[in-house]
Amino acid sequence: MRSFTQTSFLRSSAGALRFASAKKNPKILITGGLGQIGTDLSIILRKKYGAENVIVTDINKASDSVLQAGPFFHCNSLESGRLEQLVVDNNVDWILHLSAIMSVLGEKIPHQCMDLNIDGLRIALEVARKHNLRIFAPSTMAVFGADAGKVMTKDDTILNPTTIYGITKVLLEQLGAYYNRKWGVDFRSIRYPGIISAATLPGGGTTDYAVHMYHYALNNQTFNCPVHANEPLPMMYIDDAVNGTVKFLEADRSLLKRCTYNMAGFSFTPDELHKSIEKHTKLSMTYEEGTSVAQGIAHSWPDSMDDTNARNDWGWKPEFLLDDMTKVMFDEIPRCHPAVPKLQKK
Ligand SMILES: NC(=O)c1ccc[n+]([C@@H]2O[C@H](COP(=O)([O-])OP(=O)(O)OC[C@H]3O[C@@H](n4cnc5c(N)ncnc54)[C@H](O)[C@@H]3O)[C@@H](O)[C@H]2O)c1
Ligand SMILES: C[C@@H](O)[C@H](N)C(=O)O
Repeated sequence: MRSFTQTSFLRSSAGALRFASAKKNPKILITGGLGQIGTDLSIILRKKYGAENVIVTDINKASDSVLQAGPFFHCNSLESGRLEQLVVDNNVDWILHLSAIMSVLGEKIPHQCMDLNIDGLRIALEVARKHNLRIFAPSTMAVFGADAGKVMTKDDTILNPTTIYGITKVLLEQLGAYYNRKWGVDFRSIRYPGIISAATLPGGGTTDYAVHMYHYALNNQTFNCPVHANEPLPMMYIDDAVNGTVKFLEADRSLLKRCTYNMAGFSFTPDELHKSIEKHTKLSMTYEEGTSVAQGIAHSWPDSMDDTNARNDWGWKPEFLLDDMTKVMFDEIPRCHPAVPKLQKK
């Protein structure tokens, strides 16, 4: 286990060196920690740093198993006083600010999306600035619009998203970089592709269809896909996402040449995922007619992303490809959700 022993310094815009942390293990607070990424990220962080050092917070109520796994506090990301109190009371070093409303849900409730994704971020950044914390807040491939370049979209390109979600995430990247330049805040962000995991159901995104396809296959139900059969999107299995995120969080700041990095796994279309699933079991599928909200969004996003900078600067390297992920998802979904039937082989 790698320990958090380095004494690191942050340079503010005024040139002063500020002491960041010299503790053995960082004390970490996660907002939106009951969501898809927080659920798996908190498990791996607790294994590395100790359960008591990872504080999960969310606006939702925690289940008994979450309460048994380690510290949990109710926290609405829009209540600045609450977040700051938790940071002070628990001597927090890093905030992982995960609470957000994603693409499809954002188009349904754009004002709530702006409130949470913009005001929640601003509050978290201010707490990080005031208390000299490292702050990680994820971005997404949704920052790209159709003019960003479809294939192997680079870190530095045109950012003209069409969704309110993407617009709030461009702001996140820019505001975080501003806090870093102006006040030396150790802001870090990753542009994730669609994340696929078994432990939770995804919440309101364009890429959710992929997780649902596995559940429908196991439940022997017909899936009506909102995204066209041949629409490719960048995706990543959760183990790669959380392992890469931890590597990025632990990277010495001097290695990072930017605040925000593309992080890519592999790309597939619904039809390719269908074929991967059908190597194991039957899945009956139909496709929504016309252009659904999810299809419109998917078509505006890249087909693939270039993550050369993440690979070169802090050693990012994914391990899972499509068929590896399919195999693991079929084991993991029934394990995490006992009500879902185990795989019925063809
Ligand atoms: N999952 C993906 O495919 C993906 C891809 C790219 C980027 N991201 C980003 O990663 C982060 C985490 O994503 P996720 O998939 O875990 O999201 P999620 O929707 O699964 O979870 C979000 C969590 O935030 C909580 N929440 C909602 N409103 C809140 C509030 N006011 N205060 C506190 N908590 C609140 C929800 O209860 C939920 O547990 C988000 O910033 C998202 O934009 C996710
Ligand atoms: C890509 C991502 O940010 C999210 N899964 C969405 O589809 O909205």
